[in-house]
Formats: sequence, C-alpha cells, structure tokens
Amino acid sequence: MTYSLQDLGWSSFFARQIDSDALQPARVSEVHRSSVTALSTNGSLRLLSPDHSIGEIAVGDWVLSDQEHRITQILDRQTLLKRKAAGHEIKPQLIAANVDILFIVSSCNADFNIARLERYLALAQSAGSFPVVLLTKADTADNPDDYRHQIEHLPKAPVVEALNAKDPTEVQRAMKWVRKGQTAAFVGSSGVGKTTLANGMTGGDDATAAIREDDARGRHTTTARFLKPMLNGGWLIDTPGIRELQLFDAQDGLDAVFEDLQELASSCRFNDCAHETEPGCAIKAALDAGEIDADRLERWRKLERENAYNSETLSQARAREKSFSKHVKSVVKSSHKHKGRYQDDD
Ligand SMILES: Nc1nc2c(ncn2[C@@H]2O[C@H](COP(=O)(O)OP(=O)(O)OP(=O)(O)O)[C@@H](O)[C@H]2O)c(=O)[nH]1
Ligand SMILES: [Zn+2]
Repeated sequence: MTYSLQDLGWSSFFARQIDSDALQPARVSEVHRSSVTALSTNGSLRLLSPDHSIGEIAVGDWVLSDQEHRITQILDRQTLLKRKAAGHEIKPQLIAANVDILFIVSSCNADFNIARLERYLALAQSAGSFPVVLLTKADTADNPDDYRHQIEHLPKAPVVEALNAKDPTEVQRAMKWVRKGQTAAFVGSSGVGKTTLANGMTGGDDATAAIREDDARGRHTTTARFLKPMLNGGWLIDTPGIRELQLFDAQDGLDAVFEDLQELASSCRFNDCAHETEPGCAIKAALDAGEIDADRLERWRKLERENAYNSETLSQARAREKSFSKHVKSVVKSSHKHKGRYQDDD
C-alpha cells in the first residue's frame, strides 16, 4: 500500500516551507533510538538523523530527507503534544505532532471526572488540536445524557458524542470528525475504551500491516505501528506516552478553557492575586455573590498549580525547595525559641 502526499496529510502549510523539490517529504510513523520510520509516496522508509537529535522528532512530524535517507529538515508543525521528560531536568518530551483532532475519551460511569476532562481540553487547546469528547459505555449507562449535559454546561463547551465503542456504526459517528488525510489521537484514562475505539476506527491490526519498508537492506513489510491508517482515510497516532498526559507548558490552554475566570482575575487589584485573602479580589467577590461555581474555581486553581509545577525551570524548582527548607527551618527555630522562652518563663 502506498500513499499520496495528500493521503498522508500533506497541505499547503507544509508545502510553503519547502524550497527545493529534490528533497523527499515523509511522515514519521515511528521514532527509534537512532532512526525513524516514515511514510512517503515511495512506501515506508527508514531514515537517519545526523543533524538533529532523535528527541527533536515526534511521531506525526513531516521531515525532508536526501538520497542517502538522511533527514535534512523537520518541517514546522501545525500542532504539537508534549509532556515533561522524565528526570531532573525540566525539558519537553515531544509526544505527537500534527494531530488535528484530539479525542478525549471518558466513560459514562463512576470514572467520569470533569476535572480530568478540563485538563485534556487545556491540553488540546495548547497543542492546537480540535477537541472532540467521546463518552463511551453509553450502552451501559441509565442516563448518558446526564454526562453529556455536564460537559455542555461548561463555558465554551466542546463537541460531545456519547456512544458504545463496541458498535461499529456508532464508532463511525465519532470517526466523521476526522476527514481524509487528517490525524487524530486518543487521550483518556485506562479502561475507558481507547483500544476498542482505535480498533473500530482502524479495522484492527490488519489494516496497518503490509506497508512497504524501503531501506538500505532492501524491501520489507513492516507495520506503521504508531501512525495507523483509519478506515475512512484519516490517521490515528497511538503511542504509549500519549494516553495519559499531564499539563506542561500549557498556560495558554488553561487561559482559554477557563477564559471566564481568567478574565475575572484580570480585574483583581493585585496582578499576582492568589484569590485568597487579598483585598480587591474580583474572584472572591464573584464567589461571594454566587456568580461563579466554587468547584470549578477549585479545579482551575488545581490545574494552574499542576501546570506551574510541571513547567517550572530547574532553578525555580531549586529556589522553591530552598525557600521551603528555609521556611521549615524558621518554623523549627521559632518553635524552639518559643519553647525556650516558655521554659525560661516557667
Ligand atoms: N459495553 C461497553 N463496553 C465497552 C465500551 N468501550 C469499551 N468497553 C469495554 O471496556 C473494557 C476496556 O476497554 P479498552 O478499549 O481496553 O480500554 P482502554 O481505554 O484502551 O484501556 P487501556 O488500554 O488500559 O488504556 C473492554 O472490556 C471493552 O470491551 C462501550 O462503549 N460499551
Ligand atoms: Zn483575586
């Protein structure tokens, strides 16, 4: 099976970035330790990356390569999902590039959690992907509309489809949000039905087999493991890291999802108002007047803290730890002092 550039999601956005026709565009389907697998109009290629570190390339990226199968350029991305890399250093790990639609999967049962949903909405917003919420297990819920309404009541509510992920006709309803050549990905907790949906949209593992791999050792059959063709001509990116992402460097996404609260906060008297005891706090005033939902306010503050914590630089982390240990020391010291004084007084 070979694909045209349009089949693979090529668009004028990428074409504009090329100034030589001599280099071949290819879409990265897997990132390995020292090479990538990419899909091109000549089938699947194994490409080496002498000039870029492999960490700079994500599944879904468009790259250009020369005759020797060396990557010469990573094209600017339309969207990018990233997370904090493991380890002490604060740096991004690229998860997936050029994801047009982010399916946020949640089920119509006790696992349904509006805070988690808002986190994923902020993530989609900061990545630049269009969010579509899929409420699975609608077939087992007494009233799936209860869940749908909770989402539809959010300010700037996203699109929602409630469905049975095991029913192919209902999966088609979700799949309609992905046009030919567009790319989707799933996020959501374990057990909500992502694998079931992915199988329904790609036709299982069979549809991903038999993509030619063309490299120095000849032609092989391989699978595009992480960039899978969907039955309707779309693509699905399904990497191990993508499913449960934390917020990282997503302030713009949070500002958009909580635009109502963000706007309110901008009229607090102090720029760095923590909305606790500060005078002139617009958030507190609105809360007291019953104009905003206390639960939603708490969810916003929690996600703000999560994002700040994950995005802080190493020096900020050190400063935080230092000031915390200083604080502990001063508390300990003053308690000693008090003790001493009381003892003296006794
Ligand atoms: N009745 C019903 N069962 C579903 C639905 N979606 C998923 N299931 C079942 O729920 C279980 C978990 O589904 P998976 O697709 O494996 O969930 P997942 O999100 O991929 O889970 P992880 O692989 O752990 O991330 C399976 O037994 C599915 O058959 C649905 O819409 N209706
Ligand atoms: Zn305030």
